Amino acid sequence: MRGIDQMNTVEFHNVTKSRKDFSIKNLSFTIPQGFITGFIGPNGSGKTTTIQMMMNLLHIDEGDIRLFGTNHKNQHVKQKIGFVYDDLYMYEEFNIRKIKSFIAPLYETWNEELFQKYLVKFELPTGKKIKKFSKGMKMKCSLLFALSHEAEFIIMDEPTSGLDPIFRRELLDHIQELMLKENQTIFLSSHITADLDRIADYIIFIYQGKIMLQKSMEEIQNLFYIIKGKSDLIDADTKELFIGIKQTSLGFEALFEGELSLFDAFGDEIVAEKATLEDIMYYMTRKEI
Ligand SMILES: Nc1ncnc2c1ncn2[C@@H]1O[C@H](COP(=O)(O)OP(=O)(O)OP(=O)(O)O)[C@@H](O)[C@H]1O
Repeated sequence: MRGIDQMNTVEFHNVTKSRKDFSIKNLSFTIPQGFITGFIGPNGSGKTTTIQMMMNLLHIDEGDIRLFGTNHKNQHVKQKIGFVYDDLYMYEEFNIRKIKSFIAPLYETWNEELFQKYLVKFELPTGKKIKKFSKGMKMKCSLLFALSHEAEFIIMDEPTSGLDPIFRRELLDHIQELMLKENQTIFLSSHITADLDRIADYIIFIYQGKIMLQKSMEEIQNLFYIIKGKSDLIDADTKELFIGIKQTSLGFEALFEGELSLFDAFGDEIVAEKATLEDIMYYMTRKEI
């Protein structure tokens, strides 16, 4: 768990941004240093927009973004960030050797030893053109460069989407190992919540440009439950207890946040299971109950 003196790598304070048909109002959250923070939300919730604002690729209307304790527009902090993505369109005609020849000099912190280490670990060919790489290889290639300039903060936008389950797992293992060995801060956006159930320490959940939840995985695992029971248990009072309810052929299923002892009086009439991130996302964004 975080200590009192824990640093935040990123802080958003009341950030506001209007796009054509979409707006973010008073967005505030923190990314703690030295952990994996998962950023979840359905399609179009504002994940990429948030990352673009963080990277100063998109202008903010109001508010303040702090990176490593300074303003996010500070060019120097860019050196500490590794942005990992699978679209290496600028480099399609190049191979890894060529990319390195112009990326390495851009970074004061370039570490050739690390580059060689991860090149072997990720089993990437140095002479093959990037356009001949698979999606997973492109993702690994992007991660290779981020690690080689000793990025202290790695941002990954949907790193596992479109990867087969084996490759996905392998990539997640690499990410987890990095966090443990190199004490890196990792921010990983995904709508594949099962990946984050496995590796995230903290979760930030965004929906329609608003933060719905920011908690440690430990808190989430101790606080959120799926409650199942017969439909006749649901009345105006019990309905109030739940975040979202679904009727099934067997009865009801609902998301509950809080102390399970509240249901002691129901005995065997209800069943409680720990909720997954997918359950939480599903019930928190459900329109009707
Ligand atoms: N360049 C743009 N100009 C105007 N609106 C945009 C632009 N890019 C995205 N949007 C809008 O901003 C909203 C949020 O999109 P964003 O890409 O941030 O969501 P996301 O959570 O990353 O979604 P996904 O999981 O589908 O990638 C969407 O309604 C989208 O239509």
